[in-house]
Amino acid sequence: MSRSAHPAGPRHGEVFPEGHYTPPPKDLNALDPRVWARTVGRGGDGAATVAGLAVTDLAEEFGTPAYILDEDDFRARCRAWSDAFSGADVFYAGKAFLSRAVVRWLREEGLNLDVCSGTELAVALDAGMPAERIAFHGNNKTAEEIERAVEAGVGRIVLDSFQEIARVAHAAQRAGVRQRVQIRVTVGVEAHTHEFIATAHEDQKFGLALQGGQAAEAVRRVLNLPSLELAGIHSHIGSQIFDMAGFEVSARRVVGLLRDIRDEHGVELPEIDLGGGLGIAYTSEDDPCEPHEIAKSLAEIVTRECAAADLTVPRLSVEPGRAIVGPTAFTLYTVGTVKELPGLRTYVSVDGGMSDNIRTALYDADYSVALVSRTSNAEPMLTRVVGKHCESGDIVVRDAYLPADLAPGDLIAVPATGAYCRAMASNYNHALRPPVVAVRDGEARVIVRRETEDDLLRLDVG
Ligand SMILES: Cc1ncc(COP(=O)(O)O)c(C=O)c1O
Ligand SMILES: N[C@@H](CCCC[NH3+])C(=O)O
Repeated sequence: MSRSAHPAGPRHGEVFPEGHYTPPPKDLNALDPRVWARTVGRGGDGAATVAGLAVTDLAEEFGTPAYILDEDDFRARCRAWSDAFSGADVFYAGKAFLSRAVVRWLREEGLNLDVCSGTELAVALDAGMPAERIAFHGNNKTAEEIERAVEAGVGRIVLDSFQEIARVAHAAQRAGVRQRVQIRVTVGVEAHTHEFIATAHEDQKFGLALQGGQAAEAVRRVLNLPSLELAGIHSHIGSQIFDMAGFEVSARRVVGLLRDIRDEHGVELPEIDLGGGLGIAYTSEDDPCEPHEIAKSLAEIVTRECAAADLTVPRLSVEPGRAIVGPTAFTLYTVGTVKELPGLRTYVSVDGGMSDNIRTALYDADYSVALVSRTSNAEPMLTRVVGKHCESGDIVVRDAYLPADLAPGDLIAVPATGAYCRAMASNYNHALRPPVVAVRDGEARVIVRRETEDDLLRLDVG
């Protein structure tokens, strides 16, 4: 398994030394299927197509920037996860990207949903996700959010603090129900963007630490509250992870807690959730695991650890977000200016930027990019794809090769933007957040519309 390392090229503000960089790809017109949504290809005129539709037509009809989402790919990934995890439960992590259409697709494909705010919960319920298939997360759920979740009958609330244990118990008591809960524990494994680092102690806001006994104390409190039903233990170690070793440590420690709970309280909890975090390919360098490999590996780890602890194997659940929606979409941009900095590189400015993809600025994330309105046989040109915001860190793709004849008006697209792009989009510089256009079988449909000036002006009630 490989993963994209940042090339030994220039980082922020550094001057690029000519010739000391990843060589350009052999074919700039190629659209690597590992990185692009499944139905993406090129038509006879050279323009990229998705679900049988030319991106040039999509740009004309819906404008740019726009997120183009391949519905068949989304559904196929849902099925791949649920098939791989048959006998376990898959909760799609709605934080990656949530809309009514997404909820309908999840429902139809038999997935469950993880939400982490009252508004995500509202979208889920509004689009008809049965409440018992919803898990409610968050490190600071408000009393109102908790009440709403309890009253709606969500299948599980994932408890994240001592205060929350009391709040959920109170809400359940008032509603006259016994609320199923899991306790989110921090297992001492911290996963970063491309690697995981085992930490001696936790220093972050989520969960209750195993080390030092907070998690065990939370279990004691929950077991003593008649309005709560402790269904299991939850652990989420991070995001964009390629190495199963972090999950192995996490599973071992979670099962260790189940063993301690059995020994102290005489109860075997029926569920464990190992969270999400599985990585996807943002560039051709990335080589993520397939769902069936992940499922096999997690099942083996949990079964082995339970056998060692003499425990019945609990029901497993996972919460992939990025791994389902990430690869299914790309962002379509129009090139506005092409500015050559002699001896350095060429800056290609597009009509979006950090307001529709904050991940490059925030995480130094790697992305790829391609010219999609046509093919070109021009020489590769080292570029930096930047947005139109008033910020020099407004970078969409830090280092990318595009053909040297790239010109204003060309369409370029950044693949693998389905997760955490529209979901984290902002109105910086009063940017209007782009639409999400779902494509399937030769048809395109707006599932989240573009914001309008009027939308923003209405918010400004000054
Ligand atoms: C509790 C929890 N579950 C699931 C996810 C989804 O993560 P990913 O989209 O990386 O699969 C997250 C986000 O990292 C999370 O915090
Ligand atoms: N938003 C992050 C990941 C955090 C996921 C939620 N805990 C990303 O874009 O990679």
